[in-house]
Amino acid sequence: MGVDWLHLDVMDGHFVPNLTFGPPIIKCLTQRLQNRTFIDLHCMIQEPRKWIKDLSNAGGHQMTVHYESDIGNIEELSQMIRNAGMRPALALKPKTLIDHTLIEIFDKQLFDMILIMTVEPGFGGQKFMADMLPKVTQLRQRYPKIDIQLDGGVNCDNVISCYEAGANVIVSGSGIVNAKDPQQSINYMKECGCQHFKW
Ligand SMILES: O=C(CO)[C@@H](O)[C@H](O)COP(=O)(O)O
Ligand SMILES: [Fe+2]
Repeated sequence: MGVDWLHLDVMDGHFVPNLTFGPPIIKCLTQRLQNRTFIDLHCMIQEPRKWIKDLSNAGGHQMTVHYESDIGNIEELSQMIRNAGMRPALALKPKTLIDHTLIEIFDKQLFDMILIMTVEPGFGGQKFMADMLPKVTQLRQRYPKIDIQLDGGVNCDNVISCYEAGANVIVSGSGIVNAKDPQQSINYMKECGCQHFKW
């Protein structure tokens, strides 16, 4: 279908009230894809450290951990993910504000991508929270080069606002699978990225 990244929501039933899949299922998928697609693991799990090795062995290229989970020493965590051969990324739930601690973390370039959640994590099919966009603009102004991903409720109607705010990576689940023509929606969202990401 021409997607650039495959965003996989790993949920543990503790960090979020939902349970999806873990390394064995991811491995089945990545073996079929034969390294042709970037595997982006959005880890909504309470203890991300426990899973780094297994997720890397399962074929993950990027591991996004939540700031609100049991991250421990964040420099060490980022390094552990890099040492396992994956890009480290940090996700923020909607209520998490960008404070001095987070700015210090991002200034140190510990993470290659910041994920700004535009829904409460746990379920697909929720409504996009447009009030998260100022966070994106704030980050983009300070960090022109980092990847900024938006996840939750992104669809063809709001995707331009995501790129204009400064996101350069978007995740869309129901926006694609519920569309009349999923392929056309993918094409449109990709084209909008080329035209409207202005930073
Ligand atoms: O991580 C999450 C939700 O927790 C997201 O990745 C959603 O699952 C994306 O689905 P839509 O909101 O686009 O339907
Ligand atoms: Fe996600």
